[in-house]
Amino acid sequence: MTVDVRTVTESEFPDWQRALRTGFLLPPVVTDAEVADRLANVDLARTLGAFDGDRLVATFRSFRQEVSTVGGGSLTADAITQVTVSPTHRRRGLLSRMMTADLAVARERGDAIATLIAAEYPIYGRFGFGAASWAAEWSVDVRRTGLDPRRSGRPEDGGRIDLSDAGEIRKVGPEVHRRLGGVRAGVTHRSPRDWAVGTGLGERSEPWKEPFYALYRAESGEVEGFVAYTSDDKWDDAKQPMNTATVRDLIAVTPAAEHALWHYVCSVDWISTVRSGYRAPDDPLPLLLPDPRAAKMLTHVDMLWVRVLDVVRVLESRTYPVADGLVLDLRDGDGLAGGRYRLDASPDGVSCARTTESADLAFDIAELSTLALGDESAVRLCRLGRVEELTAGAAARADLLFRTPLRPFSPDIF
Ligand SMILES: CC(=O)SCCNC(=O)CCNC(=O)[C@H](O)C(C)(C)COP(=O)(O)OP(=O)(O)OC[C@H]1O[C@@H](n2cnc3c(N)ncnc32)[C@H](O)[C@@H]1OP(=O)(O)O
Repeated sequence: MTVDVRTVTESEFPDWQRALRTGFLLPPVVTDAEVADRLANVDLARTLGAFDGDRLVATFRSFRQEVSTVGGGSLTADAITQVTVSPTHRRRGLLSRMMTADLAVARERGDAIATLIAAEYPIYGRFGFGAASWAAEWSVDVRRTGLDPRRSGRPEDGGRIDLSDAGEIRKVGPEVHRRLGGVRAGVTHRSPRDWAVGTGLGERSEPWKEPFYALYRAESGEVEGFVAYTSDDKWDDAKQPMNTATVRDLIAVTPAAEHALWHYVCSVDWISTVRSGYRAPDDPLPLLLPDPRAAKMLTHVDMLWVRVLDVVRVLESRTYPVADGLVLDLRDGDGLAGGRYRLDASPDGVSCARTTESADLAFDIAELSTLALGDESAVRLCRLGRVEELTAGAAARADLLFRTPLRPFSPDIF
């Protein structure tokens, strides 16, 4: 029997939820309340399933997302999530069919990119996705930081740290998060539902642990950052406090806020270890500590994957620090965005259009995804054989054009 790939109906949605949980190795049970809550927040026209007879054997969903680009602009993305194929039906092309269908519709709709967070690195490169940002996580040995705990909560710049709560974070957080997109590229927007779920509201299958919240206010009174962290209430046999604070969310839009919030969370009595949660790999955390070796890197991993669907929009939506022109020859096995493009960029503006001129660089569309938000080096990709340099020196010129002082990063997983 052939397997059908199509959108799911409301009555099929409980099965879709169970199939999703099975694919993610979570207990395959959902309550009616959870189904109703999820249903209210998905677009069924963008929710795909694969059906073997009346058995739902694969799930795939997409939604509209805004992603910050270099210079503070934004790109509309086809955000892909909840991709599973039943263990009985894997490696038979079902993901390929769902992905091909979704990307074609996204291209048609005019989305500039598709985005996702990959469960495993090898899955999505074949569909033209490239790792556009990376994440790091640190474990901080609080007793070795050298930070002065007497300054915690009383920043030296006239700002202040105040304890807060979920209600206040839902009010002030969205504006702080919105400003983050002006600081780094690759920030994916948070919807009102993301704020609700991220602060403990809504139906959930796993138990919720209420975090502690703190805000940083500049001397002017403006909120420039906040942190949410939990603690595990651990003591050793000698009655020494051995708590680990786990940072769930730390958004700071000024260096002062970043400094003050890390100082605060790394100076709370009873906390001996701080786990930073996922941060940009160039997060200043280690260097904010008088002894940076107190911060041990635990994780360095690919985070946001991007698939360029519209080369002109992607390249014209960002800023460039120098003036130069390059011709890029882009291969796209799926026929969505390939071709030869001339990019003319300067700090004053940019234009990008198809051309027949000879190319300076040739590479797969997936490599453009790793370069476009400023994270990767064309020179490095050249040395790996992933970018072909057709004009001597073109890769180094591409780096001067594309790379950014701060690496792209999104604190959000979707
Ligand atoms: C955005 C997200 O939601 S990330 C979450 C992804 N989901 C999971 O990881 C859950 C567990 N895994 C699964 O459900 C499935 O294995 C999926 C979704 C990863 C892949 O679905 P499938 O239908 O098996 O993929 P499909 O048959 O289309 O494979 C296409 C190609 O990718 C390869 N591939 C598929 N999955 C993997 C993998 N996990 N690792 C490496 N290669 C893979 C296949 O071998 C195949 O290669 P080929 O064309 O050279 O033969």
